[in-house]
Amino acid sequence: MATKQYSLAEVKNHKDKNSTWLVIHNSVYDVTPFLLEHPGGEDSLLEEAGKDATEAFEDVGHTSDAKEMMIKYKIGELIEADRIDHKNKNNQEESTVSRLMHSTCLRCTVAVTLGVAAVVLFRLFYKH
Ligand code: HEM
Repeated sequence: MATKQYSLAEVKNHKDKNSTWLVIHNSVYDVTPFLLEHPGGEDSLLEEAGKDATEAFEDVGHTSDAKEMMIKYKIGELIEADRIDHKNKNNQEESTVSRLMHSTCLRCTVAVTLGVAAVVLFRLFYKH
């Protein structure tokens, strides 16, 4: 059977206690029956209800037990147009960091060169 596909707009219609859906890694979960059982409390789920909860879910550092448990609540996947490539998002963050590192390195080189030049000039003037 084909996996059911939902848009993010549809997921947004399920953000209260009566019907609580959330998106984790582009899969849609109906956690309504899990609200009272969730070890992290129902509030943390309700806070993310109707939204992409991938970052919140990963930030908590859920165990593999939790990841197995999720399967039970999966009802489908996001439609292609609404999917977020979280891996690429991280790559982009990494490349921003490496760009920053690169410019920091450049600044270091300029500072060191200026320092050496200052010492050389000082010595030249000091001799005269
Ligand atoms: C279907 C989705 C989810 C499942 C099946 C699930 C399951 C679990 C489980 C089994 C635990 C106990 C610790 C562990 O085994 O990792 C836990 C803890 C927790 N969860 Fe979730 N969770 C889900 C989604 C979320 C979301 C979206 C949030 C949003 C912030 C969240 C926040 C937390 C918090 C704050 C804890 C407590 C961590 C602690 O006290 O150390 N969970 N969850």
